[in-house]
Amino acid sequence: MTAAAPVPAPASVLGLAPVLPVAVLSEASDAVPLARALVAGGLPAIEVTLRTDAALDAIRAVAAEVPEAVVGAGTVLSPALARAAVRAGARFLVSPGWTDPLLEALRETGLPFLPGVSTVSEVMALLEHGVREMKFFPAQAAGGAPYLRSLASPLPGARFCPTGGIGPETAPAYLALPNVGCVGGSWMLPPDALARRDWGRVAELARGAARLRSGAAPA
Ligand SMILES: O=C(O)C(=O)C[C@H](O)[C@H](O)COP(=O)(O)O
Repeated sequence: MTAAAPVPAPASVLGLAPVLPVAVLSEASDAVPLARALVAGGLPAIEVTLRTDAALDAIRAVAAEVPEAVVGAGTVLSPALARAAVRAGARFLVSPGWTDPLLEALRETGLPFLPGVSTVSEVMALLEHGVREMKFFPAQAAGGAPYLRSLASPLPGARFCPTGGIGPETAPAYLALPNVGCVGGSWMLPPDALARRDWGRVAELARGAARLRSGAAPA
């Protein structure tokens, strides 16, 4: 048997899809059907948060079994977690914030990554480090779309994936901004649907999310 060709890393996280689903999985065995449901609904990029013991196995399973998905790791809080996520097959890395050692480790992976910011000075510091794509977290609590709109003129080099408290009603206002590449959120993965393993419901919610564009009404 010939070894499978390595999957190329995406060039940019913000360019993957307008909506980045954020999955918190307690059972790794849910990862593959969940990823397939999201892909079927039109959302190929999936961030699996490293908040649960099942997360690395979940990433490994999606990377191996759902080639049409682009699976990444979220909640990458340390250099060790960044390296573990790469070993599991993550193709991008996301963190709610950043430190100098974490930034160095994220760069060393060679994968695209989104460090988190919520203040102007954090954005400026990342730009000084040559990082232009960032997660804006926690988006709604930190000021929402009006806050990000205010950053566009003074900091035109920064582009964001706002995440945290966003739903289908609030996503279009972010997607209308020139400095937003995609929005992240878990609204298409409601805990009750996951508990019932209702993948049809997940696919339906993903379909609605995939239709969201700037100014579009929620499906
Ligand atoms: O775990 C992380 O790394 C985080 O930064 C938090 C997540 O991105 C949010 O929990 C997702 O936002 P919700 O759509 O409000 O669920």
